[in-house]
Amino acid sequence: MTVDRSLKIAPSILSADFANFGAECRAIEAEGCDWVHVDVMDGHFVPNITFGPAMCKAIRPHVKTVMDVHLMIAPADPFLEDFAKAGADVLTIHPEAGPHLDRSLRLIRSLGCKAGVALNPATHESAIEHVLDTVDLVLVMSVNPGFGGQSFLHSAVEKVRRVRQMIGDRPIHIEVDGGITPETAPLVTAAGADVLVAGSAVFKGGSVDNPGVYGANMRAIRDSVRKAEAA
Ligand SMILES: O=C(CO)[C@@H](O)[C@H](O)COP(=O)(O)O
Ligand SMILES: [Co+2]
Repeated sequence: MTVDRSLKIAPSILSADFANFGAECRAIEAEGCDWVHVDVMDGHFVPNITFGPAMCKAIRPHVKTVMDVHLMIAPADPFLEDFAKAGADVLTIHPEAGPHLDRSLRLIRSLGCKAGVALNPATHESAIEHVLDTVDLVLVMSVNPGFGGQSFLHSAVEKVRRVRQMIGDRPIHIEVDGGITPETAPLVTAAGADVLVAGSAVFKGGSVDNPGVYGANMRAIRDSVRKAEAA
């Protein structure tokens, strides 16, 4: 099995207009995003509350591409089936959600979804070494989870490099999430990331009435990565 390691941009709808999610998803797709990233927060695992499976189900008809659901909830197991039924393509959990990471990842796959595992800035990659044959995606957090619009933590760059080395030939995506901009994107793609989550950097300055800004913001990220690769 192989994995498509080409650059993919996954706008986080945490930075979209909460009163207009369907139209926002259609707009970012029309403007060329690759995946749509959905941040689920429970006010317990992280200090913020967003939305649950019902919202994912509501936006599913508006998302033609991959619906990438980032579960910042603990426990996660009791809700995995609901998110799968809501139409998630990728379900990413944090090891701290417990109690048994490998069991949760197998459950995600058995529900027909790709299984992702996320590393908080303070979580060492050794926490996921034992599940590398059971994951389809490793998400390296480059901010402490909970909010959009935070500054990129540069320690993520070396962590991406180490994760890239650790996964070897396995068909696993490396996603980076938090503080991605045209300035930080080339740092993590050079280290081995292929999926870039970007919330504020994609949605800033635009709206469903002015969606061209979303396209321009995504192009700025892609161009910056391309330019760095060519240098
Ligand atoms: O998971 C999270 C935050 O916990 C992210 O997906 C953010 O929503 C990314 O937002 P920006 O840092 O790109 O604004
Ligand atoms: Co996220």
